[in-house]
This record gives sequence, C-alpha cells and structure tokens, in this order.
Amino acid sequence: MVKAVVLGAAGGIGQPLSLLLKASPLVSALALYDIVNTPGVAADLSHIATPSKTEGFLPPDDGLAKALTGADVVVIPAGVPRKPGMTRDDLFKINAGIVRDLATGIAKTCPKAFVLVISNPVNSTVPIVAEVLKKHSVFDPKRLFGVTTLDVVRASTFVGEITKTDPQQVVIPVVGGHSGVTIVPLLSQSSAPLPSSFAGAELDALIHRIQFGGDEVVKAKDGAGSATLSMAYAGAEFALKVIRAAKGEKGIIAPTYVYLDDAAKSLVGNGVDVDFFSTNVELGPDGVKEIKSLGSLTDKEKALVAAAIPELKTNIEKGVAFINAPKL
Ligand SMILES: NC(=O)C1=CN([C@@H]2O[C@H](COP(=O)(O)OP(=O)(O)OC[C@H]3O[C@@H](n4cnc5c(N)ncnc54)[C@H](O)[C@@H]3O)[C@@H](O)[C@H]2O)C=CC1
Ligand SMILES: O=C([O-])CC(=O)C(=O)O
Repeated sequence: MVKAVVLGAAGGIGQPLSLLLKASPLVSALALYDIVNTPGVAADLSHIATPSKTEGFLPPDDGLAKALTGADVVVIPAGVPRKPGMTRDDLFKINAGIVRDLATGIAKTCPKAFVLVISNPVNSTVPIVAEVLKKHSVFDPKRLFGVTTLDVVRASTFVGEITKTDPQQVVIPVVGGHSGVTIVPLLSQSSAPLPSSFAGAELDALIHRIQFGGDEVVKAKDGAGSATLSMAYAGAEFALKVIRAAKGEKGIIAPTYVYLDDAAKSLVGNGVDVDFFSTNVELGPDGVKEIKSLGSLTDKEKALVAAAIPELKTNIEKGVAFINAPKL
C-alpha cells in the first residue's frame, strides 16, 4: 500500500505528474491537493483503469490535512513558475510562503512521509521544508529530497544526441543545486563517453546548455511558464525510484538535493561545505541509504563545483532565515 500525494496537483507540472503516478501500478492511493480545480483533475484521472484510488482536495474543510493523511510520498510542485527575464530566486517571494505552509501541513499530518520538493527556487525551498520540520521536531534528513532529476534528464538527452546513444541508457551525475551555475554536470562520468576531441568551446556550450536548459523552455514558452511536461516526467521518475527503494529494491542510485551532515560533507569532498547539495544518493527503505562521493573530477569539474558553492550558500541561508528570522 503506497499513498502518494501531489501538492499543486492542478498546475502545469501537477497534472501530468499526477497522470504518471496514476499510471503506475506501484501507487495504490493518489491524493491531489491544490487551491483550485483538483476535484475535476481527480475525477478525470479516476477513470483510468489502474489500481490507485484517486481523490481531489481543496483548502476548505481541512483539505490539506485530509489529502496528507496516511501519505507515504508527498511531491510538491506548488507555486509560481518563471517568466522570461526572471531567475529562479525571483520566485522566492511568493513560493517560500507557499512551501512553508505546505511543509507545516506535512509536519502535522504525515511527518514520516518522504517529501520531494519541486517548487523553485529548490536551492532555498528544501532548506525551508527542513526548518519547518525541525520546528515541529520531526526533521528526518533521510526523507527530504530536492528534485534535480530534470537536470539529469536534460544531460542524458543532450549527451545522447552528441554520442548517438539511446538517451535512456545514458547515465550522468548532475550535482550541486538547481539553478544556473549551481548545476554541475559531471560529464567525465557519463556512461556514454564524449569523444576526446569534444573539448574547449564545444564542451563549454554543452555545460552551459545543461545549466541553463530551464531558460531554453522559459524563452520558448514566451511568458506561458516554464518546463512542465519534462518536469512531470522527471518528477515521476524520481518519485517512483523512491517508492521502489522503499519497497525493498536494491541498488537504486540517483542524484538529489539532500541535507549533508559533517560526515557526508567530508565524504562528498571537493570543498563541499554547504548543508544541502545534490549528489548521487543510494535510496533504500528509509529514504537516503548512502550519500555517495562525487568521485574523481576533472580540473574543469572541480572549478564548476567551486563556483557553485557561494550561490548555494546564499540560497540556503535565505531559506533558513525565512523560517527563523524574528518576526518584527
Ligand atoms: N525542480 C525543477 O526542476 C522544476 C521546478 N519547477 C517549479 O515548479 C513550480 C510549479 O510550476 P508549474 O506547475 O509550471 O506552475 P503552475 O502555475 O502551472 O502550477 C502551480 C500550481 O500550484 C498551485 N498552488 C499555488 N499556491 C498553492 C498552495 N498554497 N497550495 C497548493 N497549491 C498551490 C496553483 O494553483 C497551480 O495549480 C514552479 O515553482 C516552478 O518554478 C518547474 C520546472 C522544473
Ligand atoms: O527554469 C525554470 O524556471 C524551471 C526549472 O527549474 C527548470 O526547467 O529546470
């Protein structure tokens, strides 16, 4: 029995993500929460002939608590998306409060659920969730994940094109965070190696495309939002990995933005001294089973990791301060 909950389920990501979760036989109950439209989305999905029972909830009558009751996995794509010219950090003003309130609901109703945060800016929203859970004395760092899978999916797609390899077979760790220079693809570890001639400006352009893939979609959508369908694909892929590992499947490893204690920091190495960082993580029945080291990096990759740290620190501090700053 696995109950999955989507918070922000009526949105551009929420709807196709809910569809993919409804399509999976691994999910036995699916609760959809949003401030609008979830009864319709749930009624629509409920006609799909898969085992999960689908229900929609709105804020009145304790809808959030009802949706979250008994949750095993909570995926959060609630909040506003970017428009051209905005950074992910520009979304903080609105999304920080949305994520704080949803995290409070999780802390009160389903503190043992796995929490998967999609809402941007992920570098800050994950620390926000952690601080809320800490305030309720229910923070378990093994159960909180920032979803950076779309960066991994993009890296696989772009490298698959270059190496003429099936992109589904291309495995590339993308580490760091989820915005611009904090996104660090470890291309030297690609399962489909780039040709040795692929260097200099060509390599720089590929790294830039992975780091700023989100901007490509924001620009193409021209004011109508950011990536939704590819994010739903990536979010479902990661959520189903968490569920498969929870059910006992072994050897599932994926990059995800997680809390690092001091031991994990020294394991990750390479000067990573931030409290949250995306790195390869082995998933297990209780969530994070083992945080993996970054492995051996090229000089270029070391420089990219170093360049990611200052922005990550600022983003993390901003999230932590949002919850802990004294109210005036
Ligand atoms: N982690 C990642 O890789 C990615 C993250 N994102 C982020 O995901 C978020 C959602 O993006 P879209 O689905 O395109 O936006 P959207 O605007 O289409 O959908 C957001 C949904 O959240 C709902 N919502 C707003 N306040 C809420 C609240 N208090 N409780 C519950 N639901 C609430 C809205 O009603 C709406 O249905 C954005 O912050 C976006 O930047 C987008 C793409 C990739
Ligand atoms: O670019 C955005 O704002 C949405 C996002 O996080 C992505 O597509 O990676």
